[in-house]
Amino acid sequence: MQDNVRVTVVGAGVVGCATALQIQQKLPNATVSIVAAHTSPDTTSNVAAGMVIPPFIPDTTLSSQKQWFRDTFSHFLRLIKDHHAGIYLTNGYQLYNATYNEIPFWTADVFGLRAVTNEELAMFPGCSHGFHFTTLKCEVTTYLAYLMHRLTALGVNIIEKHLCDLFELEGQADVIVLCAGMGSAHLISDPDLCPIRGQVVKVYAPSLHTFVRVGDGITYIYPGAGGMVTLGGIKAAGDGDLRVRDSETRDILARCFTVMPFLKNAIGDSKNDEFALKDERKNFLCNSGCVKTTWGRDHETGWRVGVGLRPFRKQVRLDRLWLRGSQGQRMRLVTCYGHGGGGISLHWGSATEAADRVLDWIQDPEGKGVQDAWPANRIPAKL
Ligand SMILES: Cc1cc2nc3c(=O)[nH]c(=O)nc-3n(C[C@H](O)[C@H](O)[C@H](O)COP(=O)(O)OP(=O)(O)OC[C@H]3O[C@@H](n4cnc5c(N)ncnc54)[C@H](O)[C@@H]3O)c2cc1C
Ligand SMILES: O=C([O-])CC(=O)C(=O)O
Repeated sequence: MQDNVRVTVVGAGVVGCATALQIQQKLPNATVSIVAAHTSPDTTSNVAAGMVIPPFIPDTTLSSQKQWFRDTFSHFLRLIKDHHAGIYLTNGYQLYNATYNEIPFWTADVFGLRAVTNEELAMFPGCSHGFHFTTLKCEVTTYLAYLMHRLTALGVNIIEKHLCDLFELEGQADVIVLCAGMGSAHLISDPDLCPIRGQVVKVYAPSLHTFVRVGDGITYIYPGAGGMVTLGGIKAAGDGDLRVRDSETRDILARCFTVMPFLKNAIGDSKNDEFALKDERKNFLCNSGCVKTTWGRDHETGWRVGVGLRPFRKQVRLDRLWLRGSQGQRMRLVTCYGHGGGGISLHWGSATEAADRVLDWIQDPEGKGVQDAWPANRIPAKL
């Protein structure tokens, strides 16, 4: 196949935008487009806290996770000098309140990691040990605007369209790259993709500059741009409900105030939440099952509350596949989805690999030995 191929990326969250950008950079003669049901600020990526601290993904090789994390970290480091990219250095505490002896894989790459002192621990009731370090924070809505600006500057066409079936793209693309996060469940047969529901509360606390994360992110306090702080978290596996739950807001606040009692005094007037005023969103879940984020307001405090579904797979699906149709037709496919709670921290590295899978299709268009995949709910009975 020539390098002037037509490549369509499905999805405009961080994974889709980064993948499209890297494909266009590696293949300047290709015609790259993005088709997405929703673009920023309505993707799951927009609700993410945006901390560059990845969870461990059980069946994805550790070497891949380390590589994707390092690539993403280096990519973000290059962007901190660019005020329009929404990337900042941030420092704070990873704390534990139970016996925990494992050292997370990402500790090798963040800056200035050291054990916390007893004086520091005294600030955080219930925590017994942990680390202090510097990592990066991504303001995802700003970062997605930056990526989309770069994409359009390179000539990538971004089309807002909800697909019910990937075969709607038949004849329009030589290679399709599926980066639809949790929406992939409606497009490709995949029993292993499962939502992990998350809910976060946004408060205005401009005097707070240090982040705190407890355990595997069960409770977190992440200061961001404009004095806004993200409080979390909720990690409910198998729960696909996008409605805001007041009970969970109360639970998040109670846990954050327990870990960091002085947070209560740091929170300012929510009227200063300029982002909220600009970014208010109604509860939304398309009839066709296409996943969007939800923004609401807490009834008691007026604070902004966001809900999103992490697209979890034990193994990120990064594959080169034939997508088979019911009439015997087939399309060349690359998949890159299933990053769970680590999509911001890993996206750039996994997008590099997804772009390489597209190059594999160009070098080997016949794809003998490449495995088959099927549209959602359409696996032939004989398989
Ligand atoms: C509360 C919360 C906090 C989080 N915090 C962090 C964090 O601090 N750090 C971190 O690394 N990760 C975090 N995550 C995880 C992160 O948000 C995800 O891993 C990441 O956003 C996944 O990105 P994505 O591009 O794969 O999917 P998405 O952002 O969901 O994008 C999917 C795209 O596909 C499109 N699409 C879907 N279905 C269709 C269809 N049928 N037709 C056309 N287009 C379609 C969508 O419209 C969208 O454009 C958090 C997640 C949540 C919910
Ligand atoms: O765990 C964290 O620190 C934040 C996060 O990624 C999430 O809520 O998914």
